[in-house]
Amino acid sequence: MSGRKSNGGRGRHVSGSRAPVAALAGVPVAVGQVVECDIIGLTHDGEGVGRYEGYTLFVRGALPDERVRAEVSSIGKSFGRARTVKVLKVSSDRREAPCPIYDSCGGCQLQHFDYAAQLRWKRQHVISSLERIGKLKVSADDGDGDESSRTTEHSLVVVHPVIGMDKPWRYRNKAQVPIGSGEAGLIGGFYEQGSNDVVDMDACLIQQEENEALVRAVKSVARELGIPAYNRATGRGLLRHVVVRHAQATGQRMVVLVTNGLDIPYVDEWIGLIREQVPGLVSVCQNVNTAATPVVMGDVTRVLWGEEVIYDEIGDIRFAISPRSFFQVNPVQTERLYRAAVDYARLTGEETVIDAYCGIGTITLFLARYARRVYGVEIIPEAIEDARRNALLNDIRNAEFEVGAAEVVMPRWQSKGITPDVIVVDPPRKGCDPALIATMLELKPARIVYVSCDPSTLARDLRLLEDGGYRTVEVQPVDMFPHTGHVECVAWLVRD
Ligand SMILES: C[S@@+](CC[C@H](N)C(=O)[O-])C[C@H]1O[C@@H](n2cnc3c(N)ncnc32)[C@H](O)[C@@H]1O
Repeated sequence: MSGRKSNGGRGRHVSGSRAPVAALAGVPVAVGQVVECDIIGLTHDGEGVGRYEGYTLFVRGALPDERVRAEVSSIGKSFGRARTVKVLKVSSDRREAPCPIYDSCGGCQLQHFDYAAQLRWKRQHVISSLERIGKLKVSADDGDGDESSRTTEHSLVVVHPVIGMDKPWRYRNKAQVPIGSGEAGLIGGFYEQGSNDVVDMDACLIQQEENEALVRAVKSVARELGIPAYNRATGRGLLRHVVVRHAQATGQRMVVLVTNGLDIPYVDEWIGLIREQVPGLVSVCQNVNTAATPVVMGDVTRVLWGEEVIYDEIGDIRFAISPRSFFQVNPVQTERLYRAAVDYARLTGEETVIDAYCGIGTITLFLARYARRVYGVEIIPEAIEDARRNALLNDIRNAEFEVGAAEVVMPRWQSKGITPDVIVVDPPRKGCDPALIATMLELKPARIVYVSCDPSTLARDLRLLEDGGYRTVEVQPVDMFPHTGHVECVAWLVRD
């Protein structure tokens, strides 16, 4: 053991007879070295933030306020990564992770963190992103839900407590399972941490049980028929992913076989055997993906048996969902998220509303009930087909949809004289395209509602909107993904 002593946040070296030689100049640790350090925070990926000799280490499995012994796994100039070997001082928020494969699977990051503490941490993460990246002044409200505190007239952004789940398990309605080969043949489960190796898995505590049964059936039939698993190194083999969806409100299930080529041997036997084992199955589809990229789905999709969509409901609206369309994965929290978005839109029935990044028209159709006219734009053609079908299905006649990039379609609408009172955006993690923000600023809607799955890009875009004449009034975080580091937000902006 080295002669260095524990010194507050400076940490302590504990492995070897001498301090290892740093592999990088100026970096006080080397890969494989075991050190002790205090954990002072948590990253958005759920790693503990530790300091060792002034150097930042992101420590997997460590929680704030803990002191841990950790083995360094990688180093860089400004930070390194380590994994907890032993917790020396245990946080009162530490819990036993109930999932038996939690340590090797990368799907969840926070199962060892008390759920109420997860919600507090997620809110703090939103606040610090807004302050640090968005340069916004934040007031964390006390969460009493008092309407009188909902004024648009003071300059602090109110960040409400995160809306959490009463039962934060078994919530996911969709599973995307990578397929590989093991000793016993075809396997499917998850990628091992930091690698492309597939680890077999039959149970996941955040997945709805209906999905698990379907994946098990597909895998066992594929094994029985000798279907070859895709090999990511050679690009050979057939079955790449199994994607399953369960519509919670209707019980309908869909399976999509993602294959490395169009021909599937014994396809009728395969479908017949799966159907025998899975009663609620209404759709078996194939998606062809021959690209050597990690992207799950390719461009060609066809129905092998049954329906081309399954139907689910959020609130009192029914949605048709096709294989490649985006549909929120946590049905309980989705309704809460959409209600917050509709609430912030403050509609009286007279407004024109644009819903950019509308997917299959979920938020659009929620808004349509309270607006004069709504326009939805989305880049995936099948999603817009679903959106149009969904408007008819729910007898909603004041909604129009267009396929295309929002940043291209919105200026076209602008030139046609469409002037929205409210714009709702719900972009992917990378946030809004700068051209879209510029168009929003030119269109000058009275209110903007920004639904976001990434607090960093949300904060960046809020700064652009604030600089363009908008003021962020409130942010409502919603826990769509319990036990992971993710948090969804709905932000409400008014024109100053
Ligand atoms: C986070 S999802 C939101 C979908 C929908 N609002 C919902 O809640 O189901 C983002 C959507 O944006 C779409 N998208 C991505 N880039 C886009 C772009 N440049 N223009 C329009 N839509 C885009 C994606 O296909 C996806 O459906």
